[in-house]
Amino acid sequence: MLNKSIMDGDNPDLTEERMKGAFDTDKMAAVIYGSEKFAIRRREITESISRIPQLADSKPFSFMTREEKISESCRKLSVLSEHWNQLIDTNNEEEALHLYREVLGLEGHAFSLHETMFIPSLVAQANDEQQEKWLGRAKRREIIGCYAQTEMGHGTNLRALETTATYYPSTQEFILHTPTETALKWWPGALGKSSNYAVVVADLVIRDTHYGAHPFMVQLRDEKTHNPLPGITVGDIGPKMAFNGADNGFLGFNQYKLPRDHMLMRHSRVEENGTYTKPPHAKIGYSSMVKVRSRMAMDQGLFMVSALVIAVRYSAVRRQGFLDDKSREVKVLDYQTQQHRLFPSIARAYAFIFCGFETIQLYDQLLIDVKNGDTSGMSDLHALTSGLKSVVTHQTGEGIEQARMACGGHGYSMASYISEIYGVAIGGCTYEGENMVMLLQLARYLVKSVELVKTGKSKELGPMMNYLAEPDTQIDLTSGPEAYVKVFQHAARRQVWKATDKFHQLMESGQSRDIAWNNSAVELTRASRLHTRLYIMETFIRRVSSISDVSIKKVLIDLVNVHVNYEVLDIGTYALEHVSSTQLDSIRSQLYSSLDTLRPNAVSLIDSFQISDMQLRSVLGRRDGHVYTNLFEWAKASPLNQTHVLPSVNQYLKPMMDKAKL
Ligand SMILES: CCCCCCCC/C=C\CCCC(=O)SCCNC(=O)CCNC(=O)[C@H](O)C(C)(C)COP(=O)(O)OP(=O)(O)OC[C@H]1O[C@@H](n2cnc3c(N)ncnc32)[C@H](O)[C@@H]1OP(=O)(O)O
Ligand SMILES: Cc1cc2nc3c(=O)[nH]c(=O)nc-3n(C[C@H](O)[C@H](O)[C@H](O)COP(=O)(O)OP(=O)(O)OC[C@H]3O[C@@H](n4cnc5c(N)ncnc54)[C@H](O)[C@@H]3O)c2cc1C
Repeated sequence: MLNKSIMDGDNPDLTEERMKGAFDTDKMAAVIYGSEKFAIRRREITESISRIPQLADSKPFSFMTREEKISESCRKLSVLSEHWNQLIDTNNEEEALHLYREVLGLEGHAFSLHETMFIPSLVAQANDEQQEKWLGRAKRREIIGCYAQTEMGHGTNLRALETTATYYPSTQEFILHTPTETALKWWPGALGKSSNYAVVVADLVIRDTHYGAHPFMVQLRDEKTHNPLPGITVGDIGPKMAFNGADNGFLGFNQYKLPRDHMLMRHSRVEENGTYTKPPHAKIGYSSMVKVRSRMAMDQGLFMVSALVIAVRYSAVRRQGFLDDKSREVKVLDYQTQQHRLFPSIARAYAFIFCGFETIQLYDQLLIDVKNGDTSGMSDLHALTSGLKSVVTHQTGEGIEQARMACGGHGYSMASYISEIYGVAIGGCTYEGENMVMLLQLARYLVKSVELVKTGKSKELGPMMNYLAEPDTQIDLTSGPEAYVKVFQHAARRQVWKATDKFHQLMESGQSRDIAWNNSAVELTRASRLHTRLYIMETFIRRVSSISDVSIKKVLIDLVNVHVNYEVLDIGTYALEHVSSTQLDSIRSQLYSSLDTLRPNAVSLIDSFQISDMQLRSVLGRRDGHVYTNLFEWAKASPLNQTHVLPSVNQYLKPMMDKAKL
């Protein structure tokens, strides 16, 4: 029995699962979270939070109105402000994110964008003097900031942003202005009611020349009264599909004056006389988005895990139907269909998190390089994270929805909380650049790579691109996971070349570059997806190969086997060009047997993420597995059940029924 945290009073069905686990979940947590030190810190932070009763939810989130959710998160933030230094190392971003997830959950709050985009924008875009002025204040939370870029009329296409920041040398000021209704900033998280500052992205204009999107530090509200400053129109955009604890907002400027030194000037400058110095890389101002995209594999992996913790635990306590033994219904987790629904997503979640570690490190390195004047890695990381954010958000959405269905009717209830997780996670398909558009950004890079190969410049290929220059070879599927990587390489290579050839042929036939691109776009997005999935698979295998602990490695190899078999079958139409249908049949058999192999470790694999009940907010996913009693308690707590007869019954239904009786 390796799982140390088995509790006496837990549901025996879950205890049985935990007894079956063949590895230590604390050790696995250390692998998942990158180090034993951080895995321990996570547990310590969770433990410390549990000792502060004011940080507990005052009632289930699902029964709160939007206003109550916003008020509840502000209440907790004020409690947290008394405890930051005891709870976390405030310079450690991962500790801060864990704290936020635990206490505030995933529905958003006043600081949603402060940590994720406002501070990173100041770090990457403000010069030293500006950082001196604002960064400390932001880190101490003396001010609350957000990132205001998207407009009602334009989000994805940044070059068409309409908000202007016009510089006047005579006053040494910018005038920020919203020229039309569609130019209203629309969507920024925590803008509507919480933030008093924003990094605003506007089109820089000097003497009638438009220099495009640039970031500006803008005070929106009076620091004493919190009222909007004159010239600023700001408010909440209303309820959303999910994420309703956040006040996503609108923002308009009416000839709003801003001192010259409020343009963030680390990379581009406007001198007092209006002379403009361009940045060392045209897209350096987009770095805050690359930062968030580089985190998305990790964050989406964790969203998917939350849904899987709920679905896998519930599937181990839910008994329905019979297999061999007709005296007792089976755990639904024993059904092959249930395993097929859930286990490939467990594998993907692990894979996303391992990828996430890599891309976060790549971004941190890029930040250092750029500060030292080296922007050469920007295109590679932009391409990689554009594809990755698109694939992981889409697959996470699919995985969470499968997890919901795997919980049957109770999955549809807010008691499961899966629908909220789904709603928040799939926001990622849209934010940080709509998925199709970002796949097409990666496709630009892929097409350029093929062009390098075609022109004999393979040596100039970026990281991860060498396979595009390699010839197809025979694949021996018995040679382990690397053979599946080869299948993916073949499929991705063929699709990237096919899409590029189509694009080139259309141009040769007389179509303009843009029209030829548009007419090749579906094929190009397919190429980007295959390339990204190849990267995810390679990272997963690489990470697992590097593990030394035998029991951990063994179960992760089982997980890799589920992954590679499932992924190759999932791209069956492409794979068929490289493997025979007989080989696909054999992969199918291997997938079923790998599901079987994984089955005893399923609960331990999701327990290893050590997501607390507080964070999970799910009756179905409770760690102790006492689902039914608590489901009943939860329903009794519904506001509708606080009275036997609702006022609407007396007001409408009774008179209607009484009238019908006459
Ligand atoms: C507890 C944690 C839980 C997490 C919860 C999260 C909470 C937060 C929730 C939500 C946050 C959401 C925040 C936002 O959404 S902020 C707004 C985001 N907006 C976007 O992402 C807009 C997307 N659009 C763009 O990025 C650009 O418009 C574009 C699509 C990239 C196109 O840009 P542009 O038109 O300027 O450029 P081109 O297409 O013409 O390309 C020209 C060349 O530039 C290269 N390029 C583009 N971008 C970059 C970059 N960032 N870095 C490096 N290079 C770049 C591009 O590849 C082209 O190169 P080429 O060589 O092909 O010419
Ligand atoms: C939950 C959430 C939080 C957000 N938070 C913030 C925030 O904090 N700050 C902020 O500034 N913004 C924020 N946003 C806005 C977000 O960044 C934008 O919605 C996003 O960039 C997509 O832009 P869009 O809405 O203009 O979509 P559009 O670009 O209008 O997309 C609509 C459709 O057009 C297609 N399309 C568009 N362009 C092309 C193209 N070139 N080729 C092919 N197809 C195309 C898309 O694929 C899509 O199908 C948030 C959004 C959400 C949902």
